[in-house]
This record gives sequence, structure tokens and C-alpha cells, in this order.
Amino acid sequence: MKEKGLLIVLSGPSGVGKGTVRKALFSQPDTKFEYSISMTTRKPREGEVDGVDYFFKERAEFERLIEQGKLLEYAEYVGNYYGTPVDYVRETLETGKDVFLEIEVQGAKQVREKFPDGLFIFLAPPSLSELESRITNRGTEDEQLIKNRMETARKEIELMNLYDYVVENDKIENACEKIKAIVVAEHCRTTRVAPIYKKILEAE
Ligand SMILES: Nc1nc2c(ncn2[C@@H]2O[C@H](COP(=O)(O)OP(=O)(O)O)[C@@H](O)[C@H]2O)c(=O)[nH]1
Ligand SMILES: Nc1ncnc2c1ncn2[C@@H]1O[C@H](COP(=O)(O)OP(=O)(O)O)[C@@H](O)[C@H]1O
Repeated sequence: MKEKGLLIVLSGPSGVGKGTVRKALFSQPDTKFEYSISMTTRKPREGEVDGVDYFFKERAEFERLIEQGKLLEYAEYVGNYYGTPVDYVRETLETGKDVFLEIEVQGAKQVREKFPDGLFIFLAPPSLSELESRITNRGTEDEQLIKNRMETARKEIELMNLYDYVVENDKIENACEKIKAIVVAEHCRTTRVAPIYKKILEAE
């Protein structure tokens, strides 16, 4: 029987650099995992393409997908829904490929409940002040929103110990290298290679 792929979840506080690190990872030719494109009710930003960056949905349609159980997880984030299509994830894992999710922390918590064997990686900021300056420099939020984001970030950082690994996003390249190394190590875990071991002995 073919071994199933690994579900890799990258999460962490808003503004830590999840999207940036994910894009850097997927621009590297040696990245072998499949990115699961999320659904969202947020409007496309300039240059974003439906079916590439996100599947852009109307609110009513998204709510219908929730009711139909089509989402592995979903969360409401700054007034918009974001969610992971469950069929794509399950079907891709069945083919033996690894699937990569880049999602906020509420969603990651839901995935942990459904996929306890997944690989959960928390992307952490070098410090809270660095996090604040990244959110401020991104220029997408006003002052009050930044204050709220920082309050939320403190609580989110406390959830760090629910994850398997913590990767500090000091430099983008360092974070990418660490994530790739973690995935390689995870594939070599005794619990995962047990079927292969059996195969070796059977082939004797
Ligand atoms: N729960 C959940 N969060 C998601 C999903 N897709 C993206 N996100 C998160 O939603 C947040 C907002 O994403 P986006 O609107 O693209 O803006 P960003 O803040 O510039 O990355 C980020 O923290 C993403 O990690 C998803 O499918 N589920
Ligand atoms: N390692 C890093 N060093 C410095 N700035 C970074 C780093 N990673 C991300 N950033 C910057 O921080 C801001 C937030 O990154 P983003 O990927 O949007 O975060 P998230 O997806 O976690 O909300 C962006 O302006 C991005 O360019």
C-alpha cells in the first residue's frame, strides 16, 4: 500500500511572515510539497488571481460550503472568512504527496483535532517589537488595528507549545531551510517508516 503524504501546517501570529515564507518556499525548485489554495471571502488584491492565490467566494457561497462540510477548517479573520478545501487535502494526501497549509492559529487548532498526525510548525517573531514593526511597515492596518493585532499576537504566542516545532523567522532563507529540514526529519520518524521496514523484511 502506498504511504500517505504528510500534512504540514505553518501557522503563527499575524504579521510574522507566514505568507512571505510560504511564497519563498514555493519559489524554490526543490520544494516538493503541494500548496493547498485556500478559499476566502476577502476581495482579490491587485495582481491576485482566482484559483492561484485563493479561490475567491461570496459570503453566502462560503457559508454553504461550511454547511456542506467541504472545509477542513475555517476561521473569520478581520471580517472575512478563510478556509481549507477538505477534498483537495484528502485526495492529495492519498496520492502520497505532502500537503502544505499556511493558515492562522484558530484554523491550525481545528486541523490538529482532525489530523493529530500532521506536522505543526509555529513561525515565531524574533521579538514582539520586531513583530510590531513588521505589521506597521506592511502598511495594511491603521494604528488601532495594530494595537488589537499586538494584543492578539501575545495570546497567539502563548499557544506555541501546542505545536511540534517552532521556527524563528529572523531571516526568510533561514526559516525556509529549517522548515525543509523539519519535513525531511519528520519523514524519517520511526512511526512513519514502520511500513517501509516491514516491506524490506518481506522482500527478503
Ligand atoms: N484559517 C485559515 N487561515 C487562512 C487560510 N488561508 C489564509 N489564511 C490566513 O489568513 C490571514 C490573512 O491572509 P491574507 O488576507 O492573505 O492577508 P495577509 O495578512 O497579507 O497574509 C493570514 O494569517 C493567512 O495565514 C485558510 O484557509 N484558513
Ligand atoms: N524574515 C523577515 N524579515 C523582515 N521582514 C519580514 C520577514 N518576513 C516577513 N517580513 C515582512 O513582514 C510583513 C508581514 O509579513 P506577511 O508575510 O504578510 O505576514 P503574515 O502572512 O504572517 O501575516 C511583510 O511586510 C513582510 O515583507
